[in-house]
Amino acid sequence: MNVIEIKNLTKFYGKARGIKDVSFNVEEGEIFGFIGPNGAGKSTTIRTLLSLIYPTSGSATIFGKDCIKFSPEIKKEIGYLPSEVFYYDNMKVMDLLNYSASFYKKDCTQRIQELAKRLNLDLTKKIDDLSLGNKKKVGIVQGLLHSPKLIILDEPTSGLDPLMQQIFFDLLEEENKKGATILFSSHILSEVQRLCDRVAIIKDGQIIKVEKISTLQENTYKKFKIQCASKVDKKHFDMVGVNDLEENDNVISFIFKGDINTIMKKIAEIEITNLWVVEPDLEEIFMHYYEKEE
Ligand SMILES: Nc1ncnc2c1ncn2[C@@H]1O[C@H](COP(=O)(O)OP(=O)(O)OP(=O)(O)O)[C@@H](O)[C@H]1O
Repeated sequence: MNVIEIKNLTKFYGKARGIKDVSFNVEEGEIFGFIGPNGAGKSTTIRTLLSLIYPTSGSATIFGKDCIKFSPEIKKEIGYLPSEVFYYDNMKVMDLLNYSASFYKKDCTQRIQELAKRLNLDLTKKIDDLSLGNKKKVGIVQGLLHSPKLIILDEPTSGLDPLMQQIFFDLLEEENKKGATILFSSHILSEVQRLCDRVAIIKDGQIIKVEKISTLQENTYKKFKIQCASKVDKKHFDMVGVNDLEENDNVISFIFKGDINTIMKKIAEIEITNLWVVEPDLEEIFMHYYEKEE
């Protein structure tokens, strides 16, 4: 079952492009990454899903219901962490969280205490006295306190130190194991790689790829570096699938895409002293996609 279905969603801010024809689905129980550079349209998509802004055209459903028409009902089952959090500064953290909890028809007291303890958040402090990172933690507790079925996170890690990020990721994985579906927007590739099952890549307001993280990594090129026993003419590797061929001090390097057996046979024809085969990291894969589409 799809928890989120987005169909040809388009949003123009006056004449300015927000998003164009965005379509993708998020299945129940998955952690879905939404990745793209600044200004690509991640927040616009998310804010439309939450009916904080209205689409110019297209539609989206959450739990099978139109996200604009049924917004109040749907929101009860969603935990949302916006990219920037703003609060009434002179409230105490506990009062703010109790106020947030009052929107849901369940007792969230125990969960608030648990989350605050895990995140090392002082509930007795005034919001005004909190650092940026601690304000972010308040947002996280707000997003998770009602054990939502769908968690939507817009660039959630900014302001969190590495240790806190780890605790936060652990929390998300626990919620996911309990059944929550997660939509996670980010421009940080390593965190998407670490957490997500599938990913939608957005650029200039348009989706350029929806793919499993594992497939993205499998179906791309590999980087070869070969140390040869003696000088080898680099033309030896001038063949289909080989790119960026370079030779330096008996070391030949290139990028290879294609059947791995063909390149292994070619390597076996020469005397080598060492060989490195490196998978590109996600960053390189995404750069490749962005360049290809230009
Ligand atoms: N209120 C607005 N008025 C006019 N243009 C807007 C508005 N909000 C967003 N935009 C434009 O829409 C496009 C998409 O912005 P959006 O904030 O959705 O991107 P994003 O992927 O979330 O980027 P970031 O990571 O920088 O938040 C950008 O070109 C942006 O300038």
